[in-house]
Amino acid sequence: MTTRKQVLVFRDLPPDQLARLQAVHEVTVADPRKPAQRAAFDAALAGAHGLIGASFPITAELLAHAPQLQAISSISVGVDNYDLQVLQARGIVLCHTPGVLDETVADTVFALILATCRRVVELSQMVREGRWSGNIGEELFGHDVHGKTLGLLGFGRIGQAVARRAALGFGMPVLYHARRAVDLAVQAPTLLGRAEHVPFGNLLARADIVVALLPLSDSTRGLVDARAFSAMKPGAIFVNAGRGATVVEDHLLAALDHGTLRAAGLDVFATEPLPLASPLRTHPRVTPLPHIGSATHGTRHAMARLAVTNLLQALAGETPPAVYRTIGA
Ligand SMILES: NC(=O)C1=CN([C@@H]2O[C@H](COP(=O)(O)OP(=O)(O)OC[C@H]3O[C@@H](n4cnc5c(N)ncnc54)[C@H](OP(=O)(O)O)[C@@H]3O)[C@@H](O)[C@H]2O)C=CC1
Ligand SMILES: O=CC(=O)O
Repeated sequence: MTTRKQVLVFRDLPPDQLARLQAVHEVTVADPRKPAQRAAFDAALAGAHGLIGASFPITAELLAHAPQLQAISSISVGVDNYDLQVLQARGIVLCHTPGVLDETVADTVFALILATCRRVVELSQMVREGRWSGNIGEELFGHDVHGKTLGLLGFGRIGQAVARRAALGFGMPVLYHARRAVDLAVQAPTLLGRAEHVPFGNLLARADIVVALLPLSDSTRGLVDARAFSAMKPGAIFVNAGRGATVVEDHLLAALDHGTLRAAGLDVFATEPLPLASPLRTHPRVTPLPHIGSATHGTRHAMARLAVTNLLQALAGETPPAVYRTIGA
């Protein structure tokens, strides 16, 4: 029988997944983002062997108050909320949820592509507000998605799921930029002959629709800046569903207002929730979403299930199914 350890759950889990943890370990549920639960979070952190949650920065300072910590299980694929250097130095295992959300996030990306190109939200709002008084004129027409060239910044699990929709469903030529080319014959045979690995500038110059699906790291922070926007085709559409801080938001606004960017669809922002004062919230040519890439009942449950399995196995000294690759590497 394994020794019961202390587990701190810092974001709500579905009841069946919480029960899996409680069957094996002593569990405290405390969300540090809720002021009323912050003291309970801090108290539990001091004795925690395992953490499970998401959407809260686990900083070096916070880790210094968790001397017993052995494993963190993030209910997300992105790991930018965790101080990777401290985790590596202390040998704390970090797990995440790759794979189970790819198709759902790709659906969300396509919703943003279609909404921005076809002005879905703006025109729906017109109907709701009783401003539909006749056939719409050319000034409200949209732009086709099918057949247009898609440029993907990031061509990992989710980028490839978006590429499949684009190439196979919408007849779109796909360009992608990543540091390494993907061997399509082995990793993505359905995209063989349909996706081209190109340098960053080449993609920006050729794509009608640019989609960023990049993790946030030192190499991607602020990558999409004024230079990048000015290199895009006149009338380009920009979608970001990776992380907000990979884009310089002031430069994005300038490209919309003073450049030639047609519209932007954004699921992620440098600061979340998006501050009320942010001009991105109300800009007429921005379609903002509240970071819902993976937010379906089925996918959020699959993420929670994988995250719980990761933590149970890590605390049992086994190799979890989804350890973030750089830890211990
Ligand atoms: N909006 C939402 O709700 C969600 C957002 N996400 C975000 O999407 C990101 C991607 O997820 P996923 O597809 O699973 O991740 P992967 O690790 O599978 O893919 C990441 C891709 O980015 C590329 N990349 C990384 N660094 C650079 C760089 N400096 N320059 C160019 N390309 C780079 C990688 O290629 P290479 O290493 O060869 O450069 C790879 O193609 C997550 O990290 C997360 O931030 C994820 C889920 C939901
Ligand atoms: O943004 C979501 C994630 O899973 O990462």
